[in-house]
Amino acid sequence: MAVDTFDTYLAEKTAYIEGKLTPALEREGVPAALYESMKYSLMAGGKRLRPMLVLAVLEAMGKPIERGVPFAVALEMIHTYSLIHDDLPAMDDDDLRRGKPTNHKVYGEATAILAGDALLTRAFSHIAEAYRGRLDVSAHTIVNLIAELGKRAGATGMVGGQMADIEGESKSLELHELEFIHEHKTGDLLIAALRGGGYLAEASEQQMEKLTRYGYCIGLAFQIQDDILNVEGDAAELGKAVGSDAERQKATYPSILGLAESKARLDALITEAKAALKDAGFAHSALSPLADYVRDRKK
Ligand SMILES: CC(C)=CCC/C(C)=C/COP(=O)(O)OP(=O)(O)O
Ligand SMILES: C=C(C)CCOP(=O)(O)OP(=O)(O)O
Repeated sequence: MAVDTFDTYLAEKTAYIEGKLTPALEREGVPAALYESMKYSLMAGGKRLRPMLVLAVLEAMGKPIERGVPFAVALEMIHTYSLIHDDLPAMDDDDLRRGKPTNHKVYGEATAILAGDALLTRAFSHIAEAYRGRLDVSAHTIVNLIAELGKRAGATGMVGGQMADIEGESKSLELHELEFIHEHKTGDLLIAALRGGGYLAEASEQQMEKLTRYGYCIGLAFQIQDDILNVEGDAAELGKAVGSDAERQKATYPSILGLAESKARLDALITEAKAALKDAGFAHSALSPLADYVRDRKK
């Protein structure tokens, strides 16, 4: 896919996904401040990469992307909850996210915690409600989606990675310890997106395995680029602070390997991700430029 075509692809898919987010929130019976706080962060922008991966897998397998929407929306809800909580004073204590004041800065800490809790819970009920009774998605697939998301977002996945990240602060970490953090804190939700797309598209075992490998590689790559951008990115473009990792003396790829070596590792991971795609027969899908996008992104 040519670069300008891919830019159009990204813009179209982002707009498509954004249109599906607010309608998936419950409104009736929800305290107004809680609803506003949930919507504020969900609609604050963001690359929408995780939903995009779900749709790209369906597309790669010639299935209607509409089938992936509830799962894609649920992923973005979980991702958004994780960012709200990550920004709290008890965690990274950040003031800016997606170019806007962080949730707790606007709504206060208690509401921000509850908005995160409610987005996480809604993600699961939305999957169950939106897919229930559909003829094109079996009950078996719905159970697989819920299990996948629970495993990758929870203690064995993103939450566990975040815990390891917090425990690793101000310590000098070995590379394998840093990789554990990145794999789980960031990689697992990307893997969930790809595997969820795979379940919905009825991918074979072999394709699931390759999608998982692709997700592992772009997940690590994504976080390496995040670490690099924290060193040499532009805060205005990123919509969040730069230099904060060094300030907190956080172990990162650049701090352990240096910038040049980190970039070489990033390139190697993108090459490996593309090899996995080729093996699965998805080399010509949008998943290929999406891997480049993970490496080349500036925000
Ligand atoms: C359960 C929770 C709270 C999970 C948080 C997961 C996550 C990927 C946070 C952002 O990481 P980061 O701090 O490296 O990135 P950023 O620079 O965007 O804050
Ligand atoms: C996993 C990390 C590094 C947190 C930020 O994720 P994104 O960079 O995908 O955030 P948005 O585009 O959704 O804001």
